[in-house]
Amino acid sequence: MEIKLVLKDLNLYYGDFQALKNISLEIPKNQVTAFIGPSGCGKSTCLKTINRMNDLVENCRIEGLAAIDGEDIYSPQMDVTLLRKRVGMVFQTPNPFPMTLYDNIAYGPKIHGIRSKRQLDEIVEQSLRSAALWDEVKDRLKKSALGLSGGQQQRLCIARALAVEPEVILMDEPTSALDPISTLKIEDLMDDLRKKYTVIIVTHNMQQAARIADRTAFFLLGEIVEYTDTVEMFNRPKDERTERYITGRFG
Ligand SMILES: Nc1ncnc2c1ncn2[C@@H]1O[C@H](COP(=O)(O)OP(=O)(O)OP(=O)(O)O)[C@@H](O)[C@H]1O
Repeated sequence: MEIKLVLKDLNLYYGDFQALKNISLEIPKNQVTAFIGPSGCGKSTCLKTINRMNDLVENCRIEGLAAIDGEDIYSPQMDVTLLRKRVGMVFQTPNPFPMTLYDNIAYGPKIHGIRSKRQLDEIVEQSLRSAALWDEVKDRLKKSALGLSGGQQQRLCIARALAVEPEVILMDEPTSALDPISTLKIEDLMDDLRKKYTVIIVTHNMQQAARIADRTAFFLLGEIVEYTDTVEMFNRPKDERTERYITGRFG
């Protein structure tokens, strides 16, 4: 099993408040890893350390190591634009750009220097196919993305993330704003995505973690209580706090 991402003794502070405490995680390549835990326990914060989204937050301070393929993510030599190309992100609320479907997807590749119409056409089709959206939208590529349903918009955002050929995809509660059918479509996608990408998903939905994740990390108050194979975690949790949480007896 090849390790894609390593977090080691990671501490993160927002001003005086410590949001992550001594996080150590090794995340395997080509697997889906879920972060679960109660609200406010640091899941999103931890996710964002991986593509340095916290750089934008004033007063945010990080200690410890975060590495991708052995490269220190916080090293001064790290090119953050390139890092964000390698580590894509999909957010809780679908956020397509107010432009056509085609332009939403071609935007990233264009920024990274691809100009050929034929090549862009190919990327758009391929990305939409990978996000299981092509058949639904192939006749309306030149229409505004804002006319899509919420579930379609979220798959468009996934296609947009895939278009720049990332290695890792971070998903922060990607289905929480969607209806059950759209949610299932995105869950179905996971199986395909893990073949090419390393996926980390934050979810409040434990059934979702159980359905789609190879490994699961349980966060509580900024710490990782347990991190193991998903089947193992849901069947034989080692820590009493994990058991209380997954059986809904928390608090
Ligand atoms: N920009 C910020 N400035 C200050 N505190 C923050 C900031 N972002 C998050 N926090 C705090 O850090 C803690 C962890 O938040 P985080 O969003 O990582 O939790 P979470 O587990 O993802 O929660 P949820 O499941 O509700 O999204 C919370 O106490 C939150 O209030």
